[in-house]
Amino acid sequence: MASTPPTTLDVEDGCGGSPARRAASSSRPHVPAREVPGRRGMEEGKMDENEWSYHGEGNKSLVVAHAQRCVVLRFLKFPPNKKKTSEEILQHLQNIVDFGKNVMKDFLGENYVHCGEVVQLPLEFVKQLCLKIQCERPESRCDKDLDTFSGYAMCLPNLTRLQTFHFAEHRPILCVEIKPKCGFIPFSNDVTHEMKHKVCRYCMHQHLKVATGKWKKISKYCPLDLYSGNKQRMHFALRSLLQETQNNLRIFKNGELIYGCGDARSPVADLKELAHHLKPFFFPSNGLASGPHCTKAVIRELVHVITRVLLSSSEKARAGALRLGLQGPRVCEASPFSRSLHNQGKNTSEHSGLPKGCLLYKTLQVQMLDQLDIEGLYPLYKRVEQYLEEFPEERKTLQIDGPYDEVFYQKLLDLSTEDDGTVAFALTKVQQYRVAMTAKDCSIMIALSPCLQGTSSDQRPVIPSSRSRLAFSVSVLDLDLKPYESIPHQYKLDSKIVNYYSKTVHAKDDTVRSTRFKEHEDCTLVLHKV
Ligand SMILES: O=P(O)(O)O[C@@H]1[C@@H](OP(=O)(O)O)[C@H](OP(=O)(O)O)[C@H](O)[C@H](OP(=O)(O)O)[C@H]1OP(=O)(O)O
Ligand SMILES: Nc1ncnc2c1ncn2[C@@H]1O[C@H](COP(=O)(O)OP(=O)(O)OP(=O)(O)O)[C@@H](O)[C@H]1O
Repeated sequence: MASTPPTTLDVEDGCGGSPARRAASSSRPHVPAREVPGRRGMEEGKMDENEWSYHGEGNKSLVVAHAQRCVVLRFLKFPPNKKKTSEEILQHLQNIVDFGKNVMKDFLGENYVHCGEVVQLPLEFVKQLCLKIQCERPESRCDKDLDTFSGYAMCLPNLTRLQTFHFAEHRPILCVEIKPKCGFIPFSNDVTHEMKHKVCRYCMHQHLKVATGKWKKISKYCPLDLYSGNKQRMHFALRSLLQETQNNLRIFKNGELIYGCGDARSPVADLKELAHHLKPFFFPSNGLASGPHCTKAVIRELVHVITRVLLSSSEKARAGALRLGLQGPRVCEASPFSRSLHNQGKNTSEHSGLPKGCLLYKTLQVQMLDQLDIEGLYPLYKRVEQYLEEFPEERKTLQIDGPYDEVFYQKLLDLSTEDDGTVAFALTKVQQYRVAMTAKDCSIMIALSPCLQGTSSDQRPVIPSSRSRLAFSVSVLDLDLKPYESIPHQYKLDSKIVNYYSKTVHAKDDTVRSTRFKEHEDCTLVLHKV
């Protein structure tokens, strides 16, 4: 086992006091508010599935939230025919926690990363919970089953609520979840497809996703706009996410999903409904005003506030362990925003750059650990594979499946790209690539709550809005290190995405220009000075 054993059912929590006392004084898990450190008493027979509700899920895990307390349980999911042993699941979860603590906290900053801890739950509780939530699961996610066999899960703070008290706050809380994806265009000399130096992966992938039926419409969102640090471009990116959320944007109010996709293809609400939800946060007159003008004003305010939060730096944020200069183009040729500027003869390379302490900057730095691109990385992966075929017992020494400890972290800091032909060099690049891929697939949670008039903000940072000051918190989630085994899949997918884009889309560029977006209609709005 890499580190601390999981919390068992009758243990002390992180707030001191003996287990016996805790058990006597409370029948519920006692969870510290900001982080979920140490141990909690998830006591045998005291876990009630009725206190937990379905919260959301991705491809690999499912999350349930506690009704009163600001905590969630995150369970792993597996295809029905790919069950793992309890020991494997425990190890996997412990690896996730270790990776967060030893790697991502250092790269992204202590304040942004919540590692949680592994907990052991009564099997009966997990089975009942699984039955209870099954009907709420989106059909598109039911190809995988919740792990009800091991009894292990992760306990994390509920990031859709501000983390200040043990119990849910009574103030309204708005939370915006963004999955920004890869924010740079590959700069590696190993890239063979010229298109990859011009158009970002997200924009190219959109076409394949629509062609395969994953999404109905191509999004105007381009990650390079969001990561640009340029307010206009960021506003455009956020507006595009609001128009076509796909799995890149979700909005929660008081912990409940109010906007974005619960299911792959059924959006929860429209913009008008969203504006109605947002009025108490952003609009003057106690949210009583209405009409199209009001909807626009409220959405604009949301976009502006989120941009400001994304550009804010935590006071405690250190510069970060990585110092990777942004190389390659700053603008994606497929972004409707840059196309629009280009068509108007304006400079498309304009960017303001991100402040170094902000989470977007730090996430981008970690993403850029992918220095070689999958095309340059794949031969190095093959080198490691060949070595492992010859010396399979070395897999452990090479830390392919963990432990993700300080030694693992230190090796990631070697940014040299000079290949000396060794397995050591190949391994370092492979591990860096896995970390970069993790950062390309993580999500950012922004929680906002109005400050009560005349009160301090509980030491939380505050952002002004038209209606009141908003206390906010920013966190990252889904920092599970991508598996070594996924590299061949990445290699094939990359080529499929580029080939599809090049052959189908770029060849018909003129048609695409007119169908993908009506540039002048759709972009003029955001070109006003802000
Ligand atoms: O490859 P991508 O870019 O499509 O990313 C996958 C995501 O698809 P997206 O494009 O964001 O809709 C995909 O998201 P969805 O399941 O489509 O919501 C997963 O996040 C997947 O990660 P993992 O295999 O579950 O660890 C992601 O796979 P990784 O490439 O991050 O391994
Ligand atoms: N700590 C948390 N607090 C609140 N909500 C959370 C938390 N962790 C996850 N969620 C919610 O659950 C959803 C699924 O979680 P997560 O992204 O970790 O799943 P995943 O299966 O690992 O994702 P992927 O599809 O990227 O592999 C998230 O999109 C988010 O809405």
